[in-house]
Amino acid sequence: MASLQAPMYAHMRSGQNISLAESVPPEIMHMIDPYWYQWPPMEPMWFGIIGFVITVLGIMSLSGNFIVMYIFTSSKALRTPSNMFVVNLAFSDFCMMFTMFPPVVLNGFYGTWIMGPFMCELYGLFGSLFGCVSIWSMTLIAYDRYCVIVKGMARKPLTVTSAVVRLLIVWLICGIWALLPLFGWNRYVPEGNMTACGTDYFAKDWWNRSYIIVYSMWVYFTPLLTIIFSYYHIMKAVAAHEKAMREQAKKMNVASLRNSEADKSKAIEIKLAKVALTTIALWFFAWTPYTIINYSGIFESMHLSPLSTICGSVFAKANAVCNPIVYGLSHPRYKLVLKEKMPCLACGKEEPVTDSRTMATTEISESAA
Ligand SMILES: CC1=C(/C=C/C(C)=C/C=C\C(C)=C\C=O)C(C)(C)CCC1
Repeated sequence: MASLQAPMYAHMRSGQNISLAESVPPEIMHMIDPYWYQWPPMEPMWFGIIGFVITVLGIMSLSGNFIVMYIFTSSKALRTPSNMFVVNLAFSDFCMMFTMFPPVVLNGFYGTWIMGPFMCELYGLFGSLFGCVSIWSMTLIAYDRYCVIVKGMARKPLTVTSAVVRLLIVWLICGIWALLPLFGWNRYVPEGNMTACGTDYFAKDWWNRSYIIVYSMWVYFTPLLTIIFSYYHIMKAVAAHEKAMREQAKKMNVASLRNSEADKSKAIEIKLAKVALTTIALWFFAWTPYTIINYSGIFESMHLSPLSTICGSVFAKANAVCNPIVYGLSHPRYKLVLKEKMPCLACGKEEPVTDSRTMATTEISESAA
């Protein structure tokens, strides 16, 4: 690690005209891609802005995900096999911010990566691991909802054992993928303004390029297709169910099958649509810029600036803030328990947990949350 003197921003260190790449301490110089030599060090103001943004995101994510874990594990009603995926997502997002935000702030304070090569590799490994586990937790949640809503009674119910097995498989595979750059398939190197580390997307040989392509198949395209598949069928099933209800009511010559049921089902449908769209959109929004950066690097299709790359990396981390809000706060029972245990944090309209409709609908409303 570089000696911890008072922060010296790169361009102040050795006079003028040094590049961004030359701003890093000598022990990590070998990890810097020649691409970064064409850039001057970033304006100190940007380190302050990025540090402030990541601190706000970090505090929100750590507290939000801690509350989600606490609420979901402390309430018996919420300790279901399906909710293990939600807790796992919160845990992974918590770890993501716990390991990512202090280094970005510390290195930002010094204006470059001061934590040495090993910590850079560890930082990249954690970013990759928790990013991967979060994405796959969301995929498991989406697929579980698909099973509950679309397959309904025909499905094999999710047990604690099968939930644990799925989660262990996800952690194992993501762990292997995150470790591979440490064993020579690509590598973790400083990126952007040199205050974060990620995969070496400027590597020119196909051995290293192939890691990003194959890894993105596992960590981006497969979850994306699974989520789209799941929610497409969920929306179709809900729409078909509502249509059948309306037709049945028409046959019986009543406005609706049961008083206020139409309203309830509409609310559930809208809620499902909102949760589905929000989940997919947030996942997309957060990781797509970082994926584009990685692809632009390997295919040399875009001139990546230090600012755009560090923003892409921070934006991906921002996903760890959104998930507790989307998955946690839209859960009717979660809201009730939150109101009971932390009344000052409870917000939004209270929703009935047990409704007067069929069991299947109850499952829909629970799964939607
Ligand atoms: C997780 C995704 C990808 C890979 C990300 C990696 C290798 C991240 C490493 C480090 C950090 C710190 C990231 C910070 O945000 C792809 C390959 C880019 C595809 C999308 C998902």
